[in-house]
Amino acid sequence: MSRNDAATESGTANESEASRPSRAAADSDDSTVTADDPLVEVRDLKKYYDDDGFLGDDPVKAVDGVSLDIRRGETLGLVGESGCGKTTLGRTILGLEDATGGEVVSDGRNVARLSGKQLREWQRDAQMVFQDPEASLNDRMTVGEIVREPLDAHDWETASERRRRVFELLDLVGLNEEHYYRYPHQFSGGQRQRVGIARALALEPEFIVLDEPVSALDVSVQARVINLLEDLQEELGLTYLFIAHDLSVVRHIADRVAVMYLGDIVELGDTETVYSDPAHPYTLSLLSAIPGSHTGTDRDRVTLRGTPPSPRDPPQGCRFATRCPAKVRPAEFDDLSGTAWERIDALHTVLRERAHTETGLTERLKRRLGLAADASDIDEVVADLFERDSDVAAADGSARSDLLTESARSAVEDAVQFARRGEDEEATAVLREAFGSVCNRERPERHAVGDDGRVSACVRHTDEYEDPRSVVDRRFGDD
Ligand SMILES: Nc1ncnc2c1ncn2[C@@H]1O[C@H](COP(=O)(O)OP(=O)(O)OP(=O)(O)O)[C@@H](O)[C@H]1O
Repeated sequence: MSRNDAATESGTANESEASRPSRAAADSDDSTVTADDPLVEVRDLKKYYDDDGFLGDDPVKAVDGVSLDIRRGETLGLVGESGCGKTTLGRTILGLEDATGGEVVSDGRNVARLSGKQLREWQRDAQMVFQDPEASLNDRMTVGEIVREPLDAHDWETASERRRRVFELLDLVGLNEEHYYRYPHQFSGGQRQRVGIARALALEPEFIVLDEPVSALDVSVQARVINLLEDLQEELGLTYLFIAHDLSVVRHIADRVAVMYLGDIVELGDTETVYSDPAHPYTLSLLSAIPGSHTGTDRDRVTLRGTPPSPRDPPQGCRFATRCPAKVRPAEFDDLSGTAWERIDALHTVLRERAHTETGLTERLKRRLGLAADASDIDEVVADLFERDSDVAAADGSARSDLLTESARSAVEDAVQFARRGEDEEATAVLREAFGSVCNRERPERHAVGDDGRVSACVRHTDEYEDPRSVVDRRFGDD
C-alpha cells in the first residue's frame, strides 16, 4: 500500500501496545492470510428501488449485477460519477439494504440473506464510516456516548469495560479522555470524522466501508485522516472498501480500484495499472478529468459528455454506449466526423429521454449540450444540432450543415418524421437501427486485460475489434 508522507497529526493512532484490540495481534501473526484471500465475495449483486416510482415506472437499478472480491487486508477503491450506485453497493454489501438479487459471501455465509443473530454478527464484523461527520453524529449525545452506542447495542462486556474501551478507542484515533464528555459541535470536521472512525472500530470489525470519508474535510485535514486510516489498517489488519469521487485520493490510498458506471463495475484492477494505463473507455474518460494527470495516451482531448442516463432506464447493451468515445460504429458511417457522431448521439439521447418523460425538451437539450438556442420543438433541435452555424461549429472548423453525409441525413430525417408526430420511441428505434452497433445490442462481458488480473467490460477487448485506447487516440486526434 502506498503511504502518505504528510506529517502525522500529534496523537494520531497512538501506538500504545496495551490499548490495541486483540484482533490486530491475532491477524498479524496469521501466516495463512495471503494478499489474494477474499474476505468478501460479491456475486451478481442487485439492488433495485421501486418505492419512489411514478406513473408505474421501472425501478431504479442502483446496483445491477456487480461481481467483485474484496481481499483480506486490502483497500479496494470504488470510483464513479455521482449516482452510479457506489453508496448503495457499500450499504448492500453490509446488509444495510436488502439485496434484490445476488450474493455477498464472507466466511462461507451469504450475508445478503442473513437475518437475526447472524446478521447482527456480520454487522459487527463489517462497519461503515460516513461522508459527512456533521450529519452522521447525533449532536445531543456526548462523544463518549456516540462511540459507546454500538457496544451498548451489542451488549458488549460490562458497563465499566465499555467505558474503558471508549477511552481506548479515543486514544487510538488521536483524541483523548477529556473528549469523552464533549459534544460533536465542539469539534472540528477532522475531529468529528475521528469520532466516526472510533465508533466504527468499537466492535473490532474486520471490514469497513468508508463512504467518502474525507470529502467533506479541508485538504490539509484530509491528509491526516487518510494517514490515520492507513495506520489503523496496518495496526488492526483492517480491510477497506473506500468509496470516493476524488480520484486522486483513491490513487493514493487504494491497492486496487473498481470503476463503477450506472450500477455495474466496468473495470477492476491494481490501482497504479488502471491509473497509468486505463483499459475501459469510461475509465479513460473519467481519468482525463484529472488536471495534469497522464495515462500514456493523448487523453487531454477525451471529454466525458453529458450526464449518465437514468438508472431507472439504462441503455440496452453497453450502458456506457451513449457517451462512449470508442463506441463501435457501423462501417457504412465510417466517414462521419467525431462531431457528427456527437450530434447524432445527442439527438438520440434527447429523443430517448423525451420518450420517457414529459419534462421540457428545451431544458434537457440546453443542459446536455450547453446550447443557447431556444429549442422549443424537434425542428429547432435538429436545426441546432445539424444545420445552424454556431460558435460550436466555428470552434471545430466545420459548418453545421456539412456535418452529415447523405445516408446519415436520410436516417436522421426518418427519425425526425416520427418525432414530429410525437412518436419518440419509434424515432429512437430508427436511430438505433441506423447508427447502432454491437455496443447497443449486447451487454459486454468482462475481459482479462494484461497479466495482472485486471478485467474490463468492453467488447473492444476481443480480437474482432480495434483496442479502445487506439480508437480514442485516433478519433480524438482526427477531430
Ligand atoms: N432509498 C432510495 N430510494 C430510491 N432511489 C435511491 C435510494 N438510494 C439511492 N437511490 C438511487 O440509486 C442511484 C444510486 O445512488 P447512490 O447514492 O448509491 O449513488 P452514488 O454513486 O453513491 O452517488 P453519490 O456519489 O452522489 O453519493 C441514484 O439514482 C439514487 O437516486
